[in-house]
This record gives sequence, structure tokens and C-alpha cells, in this order.
Amino acid sequence: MYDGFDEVEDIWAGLKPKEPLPSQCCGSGCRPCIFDTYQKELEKWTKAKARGDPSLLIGNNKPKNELLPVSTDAFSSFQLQAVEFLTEDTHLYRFKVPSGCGLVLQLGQHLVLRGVVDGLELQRAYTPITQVNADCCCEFLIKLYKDGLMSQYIRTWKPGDFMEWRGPFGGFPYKANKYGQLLLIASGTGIAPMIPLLQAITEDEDDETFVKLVGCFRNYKSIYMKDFLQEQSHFWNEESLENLPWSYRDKTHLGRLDFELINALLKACQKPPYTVICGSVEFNNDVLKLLRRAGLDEDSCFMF
Ligand SMILES: Cc1cc2nc3c(=O)[nH]c(=O)nc-3n(C[C@H](O)[C@H](O)[C@H](O)COP(=O)(O)OP(=O)(O)OC[C@H]3O[C@@H](n4cnc5c(N)ncnc54)[C@H](O)[C@@H]3O)c2cc1C
Repeated sequence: MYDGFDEVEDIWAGLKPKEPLPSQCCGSGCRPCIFDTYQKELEKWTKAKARGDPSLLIGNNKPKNELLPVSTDAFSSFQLQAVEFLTEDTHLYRFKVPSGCGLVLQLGQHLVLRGVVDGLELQRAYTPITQVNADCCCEFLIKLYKDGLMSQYIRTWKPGDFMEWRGPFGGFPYKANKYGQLLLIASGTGIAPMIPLLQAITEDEDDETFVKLVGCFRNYKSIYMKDFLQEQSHFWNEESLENLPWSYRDKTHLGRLDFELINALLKACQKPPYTVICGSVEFNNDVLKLLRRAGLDEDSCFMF
């Protein structure tokens, strides 16, 4: 005898949202995170199944190139306009943001990118290096990792493609002249949130904050945004220290950022500094330990 029960159960099983794997999450503490979204979809599925009404699930999958307002829990499609190759593994990606999408970012805020690799949905955080301007452009500095999952997806991008973003999240609550001096310490793409911060300070004539930027890179070839950094160091209140060639030797230090260098940097600040750190978890923790050893109190430090 035919019993449709199993068939209906199979259909519902096929519609059930799949619990994300830890590797699918960007790990940056977004609210909502990929797991919160899963919980919401699971609740919706449970309700729809109890009522026997699959139409209650509609609205979960938004079309890829639909232009939606940016929000923390709905993805918006940004069109990739151009890719600029900065170093072997790091590129600048310029996106056209849908006009009127209301993408207003505070300094250092990041967005979350959704990608699919081998059928697996991933989410990762990236920090725009530009404030969204009148042309509605948004640029990201992205390092591609050899075995990185999202890196695999990003390698397939071509200008004209649409990518899905949600946010913004996080950020550094900065106000002009709030601090006498900022000491910015970044490693690799950790320089991304520092760029809009530097720009905001130098573009505001009334902002008299002193800024010392310490950019840590593997070697001279892997320094990003050299032109921007050199341009910024011409401002009277900014000074950058990176591995630049001979003409900049006085601002260069070869080797690891150790206690002596941190101490020297703190002493060289014009005013007691507020420190902002951005790099890998290991980098952030190491720098924080050195700063504490050098006497910087906990309230004088912000870590991205
Ligand atoms: C708030 C926030 C903002 C971020 N902003 C940027 C940004 O502007 N630009 C940018 O390029 N990245 C940024 N990241 C890092 C980014 O989200 C991804 O972690 C990175 O692109 C790697 O993703 P993946 O899926 O390719 O690699 P995964 O599959 O997650 O990792 C694969 C392997 O790659 C290596 N790897 C991954 N990430 C790192 C790392 N950060 N340092 C050293 N090794 C690593 C590890 O060996 C790891 O095992 C940000 C992260 C956070 C939390």
C-alpha cells in the first residue's frame, strides 16, 4: 500500500536548514552570526513543518543580484568594478555599492562577505579602507591565503560580478581631539581599519591629534599602500614607521616588534598615547603584553 508519509518527511528533510560548520563562520563575533541565522531559519522550518505549510519558508533565499539595503542580517549585492594587484597575495578590490543603500560606516567597521565553495556557504569579515563616498564606491584590501576557503572563492572574482555583503559591525569609536596622541600598531592587512582613521584625522583641519603609525610587514615588497602612507606622513601630526628603503631608513626597523622598540615608540610620542592595535590574534596579544610591560594602562588601548 502507498503511504505518502515517508515522501512528505523526505521533502521536509530536504528543506531543513543545515547547521553551519565552525569553518563557515568568520569568527569575529558578528550579531547576528551565521549560527544565529541558522537558529532563526531552523525555528522557521520547525514552525512551517508543524503547520504543514512550506510557503512559510519563502524569503530565505534572496536573489544574488537583488539590490537590498545593507543591514546586519540581510545581504546586499555590491558589484565588483576593479581589482588592483598590490603584492603577490594581496589585492585591492573596488566595489560599486548600490546607490541609496544607506551604507554609512563608522571608522574601522567591517562587513561580512558571503561566499560558496564546493557547495559550502562561508562568511568572513573584511574592513573597507575607504569611507563610502559620493560615487558609492567601497574598497577592500584582501590577502589571499593558499589554503584559505574564502580565498578560493575570491580568486574566482571578475569585474562585473556581484558579491554579497552584510553589516556593518565593530569599529573604533573615534571623535576628533578625543585623544592627544594615537599610536596605531598594525600588522599586514590589519592596516585596513587604520586607513579611514588616518584619512578622517588628516581631512579634518580642526583635528589636532598626533598620530604615530607602526606598520609591520614581512619585507619591503609586502608593504601595501606605500603611496598613501608616504603621503600621510607629510602631515605635521602624522608619522609612519615602516620598512622603507634608504631614504626612509631613520623610520625603519628590521626585526620583530620587541619590548625595546615598544618602549622607544612610547617614549617618542609627543603626548601620552592611546594605542590602537590590529593584526592576527597572536600579534594583538603579543603587542598588548609588550605595551602593558612598558607601563601602558588597560584603558589606553583598543584592539580590533
Ligand atoms: C573583524 C575582522 C576584519 C578583517 N578584515 C580583513 C581585511 O580587511 N582584509 C583581509 O585580508 N582579511 C581580513 N580579515 C581576515 C578575514 O576575515 C579571513 O580570516 C581571511 O581572509 C582568511 O579567510 P579564508 O577563508 O581565506 O581562510 P581560512 O579558510 O579561514 O583559513 C585557512 C588558513 O589560512 C591561514 N590564515 C587565515 N587567516 C589568517 C590570518 N588572519 N593570519 C594568518 N594566517 C591566516 C591560516 O593558516 C588558516 O589555517 C578580517 C578578520 C576579522 C575578524
